[in-house]
Amino acid sequence: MTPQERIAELTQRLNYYTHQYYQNSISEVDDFTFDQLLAELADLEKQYPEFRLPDTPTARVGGTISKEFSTVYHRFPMLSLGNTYSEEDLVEFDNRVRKGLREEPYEYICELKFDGVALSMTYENGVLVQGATRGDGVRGDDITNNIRTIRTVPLRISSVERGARSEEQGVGQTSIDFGNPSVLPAPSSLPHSPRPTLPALFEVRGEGFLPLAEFERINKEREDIGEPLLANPRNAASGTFKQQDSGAVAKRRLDCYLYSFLSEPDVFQTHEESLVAMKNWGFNVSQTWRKCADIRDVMMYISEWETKRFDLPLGTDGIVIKVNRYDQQRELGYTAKSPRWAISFKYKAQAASTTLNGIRYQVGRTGAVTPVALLTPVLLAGTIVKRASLHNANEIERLGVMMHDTVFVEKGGEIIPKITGVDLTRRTEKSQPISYPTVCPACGTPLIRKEGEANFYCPNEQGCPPQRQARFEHFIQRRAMNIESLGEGKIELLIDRGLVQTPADLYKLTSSDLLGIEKIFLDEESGKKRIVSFREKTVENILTAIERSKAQPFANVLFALGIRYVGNTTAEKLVDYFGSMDAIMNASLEALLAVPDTGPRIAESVIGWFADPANRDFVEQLRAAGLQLVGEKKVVEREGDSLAEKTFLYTGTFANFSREELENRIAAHGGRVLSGISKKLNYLIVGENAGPSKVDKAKKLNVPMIGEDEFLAMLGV
Ligand SMILES: NC(=O)c1ccc[n+]([C@@H]2O[C@H](COP(=O)([O-])OP(=O)(O)OC[C@H]3O[C@@H](n4cnc5c(N)ncnc54)[C@H](O)[C@@H]3O)[C@@H](O)[C@H]2O)c1
Ligand SMILES: [Zn+2]
Repeated sequence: MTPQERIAELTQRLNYYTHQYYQNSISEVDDFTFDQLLAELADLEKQYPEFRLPDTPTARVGGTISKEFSTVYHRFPMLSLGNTYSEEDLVEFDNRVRKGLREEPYEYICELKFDGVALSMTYENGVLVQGATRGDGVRGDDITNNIRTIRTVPLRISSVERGARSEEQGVGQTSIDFGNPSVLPAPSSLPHSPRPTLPALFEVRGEGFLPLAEFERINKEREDIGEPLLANPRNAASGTFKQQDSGAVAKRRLDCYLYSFLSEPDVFQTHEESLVAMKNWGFNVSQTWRKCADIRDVMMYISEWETKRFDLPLGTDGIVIKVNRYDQQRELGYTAKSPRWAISFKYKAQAASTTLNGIRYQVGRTGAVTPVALLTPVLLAGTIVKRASLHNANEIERLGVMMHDTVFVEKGGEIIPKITGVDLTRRTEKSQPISYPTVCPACGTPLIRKEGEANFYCPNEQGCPPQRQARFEHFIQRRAMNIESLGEGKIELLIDRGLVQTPADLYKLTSSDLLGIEKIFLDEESGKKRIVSFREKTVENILTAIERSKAQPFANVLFALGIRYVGNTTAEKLVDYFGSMDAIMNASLEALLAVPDTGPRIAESVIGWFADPANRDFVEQLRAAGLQLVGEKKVVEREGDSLAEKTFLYTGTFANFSREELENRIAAHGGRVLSGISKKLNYLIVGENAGPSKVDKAKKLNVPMIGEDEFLAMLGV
């Protein structure tokens, strides 16, 4: 391949990865590979500038804007950061800085590099007026409503608080948080402006992220209802910020750490001052930053955080080094893509090598069989690793891994490490091909593979022990029937004794069934014994909780049934729309598709579930036990039929109605709400901040668009 061809190939490939990464929140290659290819391209372009292509990724900020949100222009461009994985490069960076500042003294601020999505928030007179993504650096998406769902982003910085705080600072009280405890400055060395006042207009920037605990919680929930798992917290955060429905965004508790303050003119003289002041004003500033006197200090910070970062509540992929003084930052300036006064040092993913001793095949609630690698224990990023995820059969094939191979395990943005490769140089005759099971490891039923899915499934839904147990666990969870006093081995015991077959049997239990039964569990790993026994108090607690669960709202009951793809939110939407179990049981596919946000996947799953006589029988038993099978909210009463036979969809917000009220009005007058735009749609009701993609599609398909007033007129009110 000639250099010209290689430049063309790299440009095209990197642009494709970038598109996937920013537009679709998918990483097709790991960051290290991406960064190496980018560095190779930059090198080639330097040698052969004549072959450099106009759309080269070396000269542009990666993202773009999307059609779904309105576009905002950044007051100050949002740039990228140069990055490196090597300490030599850092020394070179330091040399460039020193030269650029003509040997003048300077300091650095080191921060963690948080792995999420860059956000910019604009405040006017202390009020959050706009939140945006980085986009292409010049323009971003206006995602204000989504950013407002982040609880740690103040919607308003109250002027009272501002006054009070600055006074506090003035009299030198010590209750103020000066930022990083490890560099707590003596009050006399406090940075310049002791009473910074909030300018009328300013912008703060930071990294929006999905906390690791939240990522795990969401994935547990997705596993529970049979949804494919989210790949990693960064991509999950990026996908979430791009959702249209800010209600859905709010359910994923996103967070944001701020790391920059911008205003004209500057309020601060150093980056350090801005971090301290932002924290005092109530912004969420991670207290992990440190001021470093020189590059040696920086290296110490880097090595200190190499493993400590895994204790943080979010994923980080390196550190960011910034020249502290603003005047020096200005002097060093910018390239087309990034500041010359900052650089990021990225940690290579932490890897270790160990042997694969076995694979445990786990059967989940929906019957999905997932392989877990059992490893010779090895130290990785500060913890002992014994297991790693292998995802599914495709992954085993892709890796070409054999039993007893030496494998590489890595810890990236996720909590459970994963196997990333095989050390072929250490393969011996001991290595054996892995034969993926063809029957269920728990019940012996032949496994099936559903079309388009990577997992194998055990189809024995009713009889497979782990599936049955998981169904009970799903049923008793807090967000379902809330009988959590039955957790920790108690369900297993009830099943063992033949006291319960399905969760409906819980409602038939009596104290004489339960009193005195016990079981000894042996923990495989620790060899410790644990006794689960039903004494009087336990039995009383359990029976009370079971009785109380009869009052759980219908949406909880619907969720508790364990229909695939029907999570809490979907259950609520179905209940709002249909009002009763009978209506849902007998709903047609079309009727289900008319429920907001319900697509064919969910609709077909609901139909399929109720088509099984065993499931219908289960519902009847729950009905007999006295569970709530009717929604609390009254089914919308019919007020007229001015909208009879007409279908609607809406976009944006309305002056007279919330979304729910609007849907109720449509239903009350005999109309139906569709889930998407098609030729069949009669009207698109367009409100304020309407989604441009819906409007465009309606135009294309010639679907009439009406405003709120026209809709009111149709109602005849
Ligand atoms: N795997 C893939 O397919 C793929 C594709 C495209 C990009 N990428 C990754 O994304 C990188 C390019 O993205 P980029 O241009 O956003 O650069 P970057 O992510 O390396 O650095 C800039 C970003 O760092 C973030 N950041 C986190 N903590 C910060 C802090 N304390 N101070 C300042 N900024 C902080 C900000 O969001 C800022 O926009 C690549 O180097 C690559 O690793 C991966
Ligand atoms: Zn099975």
